[in-house]
This record gives sequence, C-alpha cells and structure tokens, in this order.
Amino acid sequence: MQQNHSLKDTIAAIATPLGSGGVGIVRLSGSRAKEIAKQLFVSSREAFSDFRPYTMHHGWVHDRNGAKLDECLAVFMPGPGSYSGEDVVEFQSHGGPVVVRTVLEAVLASGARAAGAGEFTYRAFVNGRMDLTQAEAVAEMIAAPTRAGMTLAQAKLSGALGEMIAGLRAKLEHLRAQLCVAVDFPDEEIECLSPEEFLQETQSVGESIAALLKNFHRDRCWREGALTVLAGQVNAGKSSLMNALLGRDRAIVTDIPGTTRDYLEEAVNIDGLPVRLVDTAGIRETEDTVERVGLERSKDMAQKGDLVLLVIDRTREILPDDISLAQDLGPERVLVVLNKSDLFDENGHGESAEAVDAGWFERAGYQCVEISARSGAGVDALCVAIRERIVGRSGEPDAGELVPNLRQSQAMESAVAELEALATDIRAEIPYDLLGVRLETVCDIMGEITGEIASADVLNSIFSDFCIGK
Ligand SMILES: Nc1nc2c(c(=O)[nH]1)N(C=O)[C@@H](CNc1ccc(C(=O)N[C@@H](CCC(=O)O)C(=O)O)cc1)CN2
Ligand SMILES: Nc1nc2c(ncn2[C@@H]2O[C@H](COP(=O)(O)OP(=O)(O)OP(=O)(O)O)[C@@H](O)[C@H]2O)c(=O)[nH]1
Ligand SMILES: [Mg+2]
Repeated sequence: MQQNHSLKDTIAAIATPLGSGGVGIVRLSGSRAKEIAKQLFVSSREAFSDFRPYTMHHGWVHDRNGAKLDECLAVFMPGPGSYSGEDVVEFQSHGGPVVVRTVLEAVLASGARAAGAGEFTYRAFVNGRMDLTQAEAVAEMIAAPTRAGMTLAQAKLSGALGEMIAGLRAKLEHLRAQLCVAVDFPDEEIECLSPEEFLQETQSVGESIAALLKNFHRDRCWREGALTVLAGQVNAGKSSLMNALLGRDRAIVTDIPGTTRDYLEEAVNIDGLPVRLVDTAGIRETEDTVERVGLERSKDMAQKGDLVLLVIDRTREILPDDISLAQDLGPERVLVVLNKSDLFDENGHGESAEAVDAGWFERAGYQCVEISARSGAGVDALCVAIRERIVGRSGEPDAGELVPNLRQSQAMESAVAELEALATDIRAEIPYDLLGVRLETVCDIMGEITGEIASADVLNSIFSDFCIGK
C-alpha cells in the first residue's frame, strides 16, 4: 500500500486513539508540514513569527476561512532528526473525537494527504531513521500485552537486533570476499581460508542465529500470550472458571448443559504473563447442528492450545471423552482441573455423593489441581500452576534479551538451514566457487531481516498491520 503512496506528499493523521481523551494529537510529516501548520495556527503571543523547533507554542487552530477550531499546543520537529526523518508538526488539541477530526480536516483541506497505516514509521524506515526490525518493534511496543512484552519490544526498538544481524551478515560478506580471492586468484599467495577455518566461521554465525531462535521459542508467550484453552464436558464449570480467572462475568453460566456454543477468547494477565484464555463449548453427544459446529471449533482450539485446562466436574463420572482428549494432547499440554471442590470435604465426601476418583489422570502423569470456580478456592494455586506450566520457574525475560518475531524467526530458520547445507558442502570438499552461492543466499536472508533488502510485498504486509497515525 505504501508503495503507491508518494513519499513526496505531506501526510497527516490523528496520532491518538479516536475516543475521548485528555489530549488528541494530529500529526503532519513532510516538506510542507510547517507551511501548512502556519496557515492554520494563530499563536497567543504577539511576538510569534516562526515555529521554533522542539518548543511548545500555545494558540488556536483555525480553519482556512479563519474560523477558530480549538485551543491547542503546536510543536515543530524538523527533519532529519524527527521521528519520520522529515519535518513534523503536531497539533495537540482537546482530546475529543470530533475535535481531532475537525483539526485533521482543516489540515487535509490545506494540502496534506491522509496518511496510510504505518506511513509515518514507513517513512522513518525509508529515511534511514530505523531499520526494519526497529519498525516492527514499534508495532510490537504498541501491541505489548504486558510489561514483559514492552521490555522485549524496547530492546529491539533500540536497534540491537538489527545491529546484531547486520554484524553477522558483515562477517559472512567478509568470508565471501575471501572465497572470491581463492576462486579468482587460485595460484597467488594471497591469504586464503582453509576449509576448517571456513567451517568454523560459518558455524559460529549459525550458532549466534540459533541462539536468537531459541529465544523466540522460549519467550514467544511473553510477547503474544500463551493460548490456554478451557475444555471438558458440558456443565463442568469451564465458563465459571473463565469468569473466575478474568475476575468478571464474561461468559454465560447456567446449569443447562450446552450453555456455551461458540468459543470465546479474552486476555488475562497471570502475574505478568499474558495469557489468551479461551472458553469452549462443552463436550457431549449432540444432534444439534450449531452445537456440533461449536464442538468442532472446541476441538480445533484444544489442538492449538499451548496449554489445555481439562475441567472435570467432580460430581459426575469421568467419561471416555475426557480420557481420549487427555490422551490426544498428552500430559505436557494438559492440566486437569478438578472443579466443584466446594461440594466435598477434604476426603472427597459430599452431602449426596463422593467426589469422582481422578486417580487415572495422576497415574498417567497428568498434573491435577483441585478448585472451586464458584467459591474461588484453589484458583490462585491454579494460576501458579498455569504460569509454571507455560514458562517454568523462570522469571520474566531479561531486559536486554533479543527475541525475534515470527517473520524474523522464519528467515532465521532458513538461514540456519542454508548454513547447515553449506557445512555439509564444505566437508564434502565442494569447490569454493559453488559455496559462494550458498553464502550469498544467507547474506540476502539477513538483509531481508533488517530491511536492507526488502520486497514491496514484505514491506506492505508489515506496515499495513500498523495503525493509522503511527
Ligand atoms: N508527541 C509525541 N510523542 C511521542 C512520539 C511522537 O511522535 N510525538 N513518538 C513517536 O511516535 C515517540 C517518540 N519518538 C520520537 C523519536 C524522535 C523524535 C525526535 O524529534 N528526535 C530528535 C531529538 C531532537 C532533540 O530534542 O534534541 C533527534 O533524534 O534528533 C521525536 C519523537 C513516543 N512519543
Ligand atoms: N457447586 C459448584 N458449582 C459450580 C462450580 N463451577 C460451576 N458450577 C455450576 O455448574 C454449572 C455449569 O457451569 P458452567 O460454568 O456454565 O459450565 P460449562 O463447563 O461452561 O458448561 P457448558 O458451557 O455447557 O459446556 C452452573 O450451574 C455453575 O454454577 C463450582 O465450583 N461449584
Ligand atoms: Mg460454558
């Protein structure tokens, strides 16, 4: 999308969320930003003649006919030091949706073009203010679900990931140059790498990339949240548990089996760990078409879950469906939640019945936690268990840790695979001129990560996910 947008235009957008807020910001970027702002801004100081950079100027935004729109603060940030690398002006007005829209309309009427999604950041990228990993970190920062996600985004926003990748690429480029020497001047006494040295160098690059990939797998849940799915029989208390974990009545709870028909997802923060909690339709035999579709969705969700909370109603018998679901997923991905403990004493005696025996799960190696979704008993301990199952006993990731995103990690996977193929070739004593091609491939992949080499498609898919105004 950005590719169709001319970089010459001066762009404008509302930079703050569209709702009622303390302050709302309309931002302009481009060579005409200051000129447009001057047409619309009337300072409250008589001495005002020009926008002194990085200074708050108090006054009014007018429309082109001179009608007062809103009292505001304006600030001018000249390129190339600004966020986008171009001249930027911000109007900070009262934060009402109509107010900011009215200011934006005045700006557009004066010759600015409405910015596309992520276009300010796209310009920052094109103008060399940030590389692609930093641009992606901006989006990640905005989307961070918890403090840990924010910390991880910050590390990348600083440029550390891009620099590391660029450094590894430079190392490989240097090796390529040495290969060329060996190929082009085979008889000359120029310092040339032995196959052993060559192997060692490429492997050390491979190890650095592999370490980043390890961070991706380990810390993925800190960035995007762990998918935790509530599954089990109808009436087991899944929706009640969803509500207990959320601390509010989100899901409908009734004593009618089959209450939940479609899955529903909500974000919870479990002691700093972002969790995507999904309530699903309970399992039972049914002829109802809608319920069957709901059940299929439940099953798909359970398959995708990082962790499945298999909720068991202790007043009812354990059914083959419970066991087959557990067996399907295995003890690593299942946490058995024995619900309705409020109806029994600590020995499992209840007023009208005995609590069902969950010994099968324990013997088969499934962790079991006893709770009452109704009274809240055991829910804190369940949270501890959920957190431990997802991230182990480790605390939040360290501040400086570099965790690639999905796009970057996929590129890194291909780089590692290519480096492994290269190592095999070196050992097989394949001629150096053929090895150069593999090295070039790896270098290109690294360039795609930082955006030094980037196709329009890749850039579009990255920046179109941004919000407008960023
Ligand atoms: N009002 C407002 N707040 C914001 C932003 C913004 O654009 N506007 N940002 C973005 O969305 C982030 C900050 N990013 C920015 C990055 C660089 C510069 C900038 O002008 N840098 C100059 C510093 C000049 C100076 O004061 O010495 C430079 O690096 O040369 C401004 C904002 C977060 N807060
Ligand atoms: N005594 C007691 N009742 C509970 C507890 N948890 C849930 N219930 C009750 O069990 C019934 C079913 O609860 P839901 O949370 O709707 O069960 P569900 O698993 O979501 O059921 P479906 O949506 O039909 O699959 C309701 O009447 C709840 O009040 C509990 O811990 N103790
Ligand atoms: Mg339910």
